[in-house]
Amino acid sequence: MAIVLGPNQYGKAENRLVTVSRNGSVHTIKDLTVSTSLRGDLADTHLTGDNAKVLATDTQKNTVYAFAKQAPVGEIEDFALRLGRHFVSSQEAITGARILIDEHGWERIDGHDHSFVRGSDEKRTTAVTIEGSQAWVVSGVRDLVVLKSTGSEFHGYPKDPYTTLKETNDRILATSVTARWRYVGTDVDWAKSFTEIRSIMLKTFADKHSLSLQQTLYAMGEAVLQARPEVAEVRLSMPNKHHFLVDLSPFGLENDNEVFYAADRPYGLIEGSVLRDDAPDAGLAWSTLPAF
Ligand SMILES: O=c1[nH]c(=O)c2[nH]c(=O)[nH]c2[nH]1
Repeated sequence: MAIVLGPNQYGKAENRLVTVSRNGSVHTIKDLTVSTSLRGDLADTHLTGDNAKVLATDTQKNTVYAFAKQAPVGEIEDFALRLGRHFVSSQEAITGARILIDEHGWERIDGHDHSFVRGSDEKRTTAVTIEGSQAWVVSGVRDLVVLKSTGSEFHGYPKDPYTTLKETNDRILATSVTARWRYVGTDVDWAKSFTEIRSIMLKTFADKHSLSLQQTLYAMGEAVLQARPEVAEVRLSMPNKHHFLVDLSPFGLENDNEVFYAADRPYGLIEGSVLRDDAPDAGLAWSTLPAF
C-alpha cells in the first residue's frame, strides 16, 4: 500500500475589501469579500515542507489589495479573472486558481454624495476558475429573500402512516434564493447580465402560480435560460421558509389565512439545476463548489 497526496488547493479566504472611488464630491463604494485559492505543483510542501513553490497566502491577500489600487475593481467577474490569471501566469508552479467574490450591496442615502445604507443581506457572487489558459465563470446571488402571500398551493402528495401535513390551495410561499449560473464564455456584459437575470428570477417567482416550490425553482431556471443565451446552466438552492397557519380555535377565533407562525427550522430544502441539453461542457466551472 502507498499513501499519496490527493487533490489540494490553498489560499486566503474571505479578504474583506472596500474601495472608495471619487468623482468630485460624489463617492462610489464597492464592498467585497474575496477568496483566492491556488492549485499546481504543490506536493513538496505537503510531503517535505519545502515551500519553494508556495506563494504565501499573505502575498495572495496583498495582491487583492494592490490590484484594487492599480486599476478600478470594476465588475466582480473582471476583478476575479484578473487576479486568477495573474497568479497562474506569474508563478510557474501554479497551474490553476479559483477566485470567489461576494459583493455586499450598499444603497446611496437619498441622493447623498458619500453616505450609504446597507439595503439587505443579499449578495452578488462569482466563482472564477482558471486552469492554464482556460477560464470559467459561475456567477450568482445569495440570500435573495422573497415571499408571496397567495398564488401557491401544495397537494397531491403521498399520504403514508407518518403524514400529517394538510393539503392547501392557498399558502404563503417564501424562500431565500441562492442561485448560481454558469456562463458559456467570458465575453459578457457582467453587470447587465446580473441585473437582468435577477429581475427574471424575481418576476417568475411572482408571476408563476406555484403547485410546489420545485415547480417554481424549475420555472425560474427555465426563464433565465430562455432569455439569456450567455448562460448555459442555472443551479438553485431554495429553502422553503414555512409559514404555518396558527390554530386560533382555542380562542374561539377563525383563521382565514391571516395569522401565521414564521418557522425558523427545520425547513424544506429544494435544490436543482436547469440546463440547456446542448450546453457546452462545464469543464472545471463547478469544481470544489457546493453542488447547489
Ligand atoms: O413546495 C413544497 N414542496 C415540498 O416538497 C414540500 N414538502 C412539504 O412538506 N411542503 C412542501 N412544499
